[in-house]
Amino acid sequence: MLDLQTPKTGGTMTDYSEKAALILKEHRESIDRLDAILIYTLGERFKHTQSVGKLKATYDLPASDPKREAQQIDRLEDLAKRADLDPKFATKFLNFIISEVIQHHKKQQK
Ligand SMILES: O=C(O)C(=O)C[C@]1(C(=O)O)C=C[C@@H](O)C=C1
Repeated sequence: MLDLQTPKTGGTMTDYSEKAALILKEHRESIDRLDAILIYTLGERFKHTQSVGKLKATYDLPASDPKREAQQIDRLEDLAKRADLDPKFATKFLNFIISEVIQHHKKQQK
C-alpha cells in the first residue's frame, strides 16, 4: 500500500495528486473486496437462519429468542472492541440483521 507524503523537495503538485489518485484507487479496491466478503458472509448467515426458521416453524418454536440475542450482543461487543470497531455500531448492525431474520421467521410460520 502506497502512502502519501507531502513532497519536500522536487515533487510537483501533479506528482502529488497522481499519487493521491493511486492511493485512493488502492483503498477503493480493498473496500470493494471487503464489501464482497460482507455480502457473501451475510448470504451464508441467511442460509443458516432460513434453516433455523424452518425448524422453528416445524416445531412451533418462538421466532425470537431474547436470551440468545443478549449473548450474541455481548460477544459481538467484545469482538468489536478487539477489531477496533465501534461496539455501538456493531450492536446496531447485529440488531438490524436479527430483526430482519425475525421477520423472515414469522413469515415462515404463517
Ligand atoms: O438463534 C436463533 O434462534 C435464531 O433464530 C437466529 C437469530 C439470529 O439471527 O442470530 C434470530 C432470531 C433470534 O432472536 C436469535 C438469533
